[in-house]
Amino acid sequence: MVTVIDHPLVQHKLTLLRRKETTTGEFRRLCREIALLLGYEVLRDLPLEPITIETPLERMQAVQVSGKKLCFISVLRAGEGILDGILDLVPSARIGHVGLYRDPATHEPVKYYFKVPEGMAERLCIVVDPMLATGHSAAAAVTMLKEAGARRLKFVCLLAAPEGLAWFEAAHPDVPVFAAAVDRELDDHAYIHPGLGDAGDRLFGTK
Ligand SMILES: O=P(O)(O)OC[C@H]1O[C@H](OP(=O)(O)OP(=O)(O)O)[C@H](O)[C@@H]1O
Ligand SMILES: O=c1cc[nH]c(=O)[nH]1
Ligand SMILES: [Mg+2]
Repeated sequence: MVTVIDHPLVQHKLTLLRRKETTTGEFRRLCREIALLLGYEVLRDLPLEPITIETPLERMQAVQVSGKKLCFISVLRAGEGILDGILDLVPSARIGHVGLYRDPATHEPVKYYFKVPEGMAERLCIVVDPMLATGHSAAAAVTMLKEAGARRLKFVCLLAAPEGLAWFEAAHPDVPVFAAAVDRELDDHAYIHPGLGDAGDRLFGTK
């Protein structure tokens, strides 16, 4: 199931992000800002528990987020562009990394790194990667996380392609996807159109 976050600020910033004139510095800043806005919606249903506190004036029953700390998972490299923004919301969250790159010929993900915190079964895992194209990287990352014990996961991206969403949902029907937009289609190189180009290269200035 995909939820498109159609907040006007998300959509305005996404337009700026897509433009080919947008510089590396601006691209990075916009990713961070959009990630914060997406994160706000994605974490809307975090459970709360009561806590008694004292204000300077009196004792009161307040609330706090309950349960073990959240875990954010960045799918390297481009996930790093989203991680910063969502961390602004929950600075104490635990962080895991899944290193994947797409083989240019087959478009299949190749794994090169995996490191996640302890206690994955008790944590809500928010997996972040700006692009869900064929959906194979997202599905592979979630498979690895489930093998590491994760039970409750959400996937957050900026752009998704319809083909990739179908693939991901078939592989992981229990994992909801949140996106800023669902674009038209993939091209022969499995790039999203109209898209924003190569997210990793635009974030890091590698092309
Ligand atoms: O849905 P898919 O077809 O699998 O494609 C999406 C993947 O491609 C991009 O990463 P890339 O392989 O370019 O690596 P990078 O983040 O290191 O640039 C993107 O960040 C996703 O991880
Ligand atoms: O359009 C795409 C597809 C995969 N990865 C990207 O960075 N962009
Ligand atoms: Mg890339």
